[in-house]
Amino acid sequence: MKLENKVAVVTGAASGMGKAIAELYAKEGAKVLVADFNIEGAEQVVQTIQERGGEATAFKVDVSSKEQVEQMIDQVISEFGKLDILVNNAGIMDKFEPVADVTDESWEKIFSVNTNSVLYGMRKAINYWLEKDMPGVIVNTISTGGLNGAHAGAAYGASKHAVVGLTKNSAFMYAQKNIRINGIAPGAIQTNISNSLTNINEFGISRAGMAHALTPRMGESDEVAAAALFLASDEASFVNGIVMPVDGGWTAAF
Ligand SMILES: NC(=O)C1=CN([C@@H]2O[C@H](COP(=O)(O)OP(=O)(O)OC[C@H]3O[C@@H](n4cnc5c(N)ncnc54)[C@H](O)[C@@H]3O)[C@@H](O)[C@H]2O)C=CC1
Ligand SMILES: CC(=O)C(C)=O
Repeated sequence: MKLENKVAVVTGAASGMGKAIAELYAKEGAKVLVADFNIEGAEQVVQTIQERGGEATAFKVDVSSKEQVEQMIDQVISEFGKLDILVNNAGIMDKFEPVADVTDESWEKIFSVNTNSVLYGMRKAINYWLEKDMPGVIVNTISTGGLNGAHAGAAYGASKHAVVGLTKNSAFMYAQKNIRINGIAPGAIQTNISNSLTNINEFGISRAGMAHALTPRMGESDEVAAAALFLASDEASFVNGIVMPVDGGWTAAF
């Protein structure tokens, strides 16, 4: 039990990697707030966790709303008595638009869900840990697109690069406060994220597709959850400020 007596929040936990992370954390002993704007999906994850003997509660949140993210942190503390681990995982794809085709509306939407949400959650959780003088762990699901040029469109790549900066800056700033902050950079993972991909930018996908063609294989959500467990556990006590690729060797190529 690597997370015994720990309390975690996982955003975007109704599907894909967030679901796998929430289920694995609960299996390893954590009490988990399963947060997502798909509340029915979140409730199903909670039911699965409870059937396996774990403890979890569903919470409806739109992570692009500062107020709702702050309420989410308040909720986990009132529900389970404290917060130890925050996983900022919820995210959305763009439509592979290169910068010449990015609309203001799409840029703002991608940044509000993929980047601003991470600031809101980190700020609230870190202030709580500082006030209580207690340790804390943050794991941000970023992307190989946060480290490399064109794994999706300009807005998605920029939104994830920004989270790399937020992760590294904050890890160094709070390193002596017993707060660890790391990121995961999944490569191409089999999830539901591409279900909403319609009207894909043809030029954008023709360029990003060349990078995707080098992916050795699609990864599974469980393979990413294993990395999220390591980073959240005490086994990673001296691991702080990294962004760990979990991509089967994809980005070793470039
Ligand atoms: N699937 C992939 O190939 C990769 C995905 N990622 C990142 O991994 C993270 C998880 O994505 P997946 O598991 O692939 O996707 P998914 O689509 O299977 O799951 C994402 C979850 O986030 C939730 N969500 C989306 N917007 C939300 C919002 N505004 N508020 C609350 N919840 C919201 C969705 O309802 C969904 O349950 C994302 O940050 C994504 O950018 C990174 C690298 C590769
Ligand atoms: C969706 C995404 O981040 C990649 C790397 O495919």
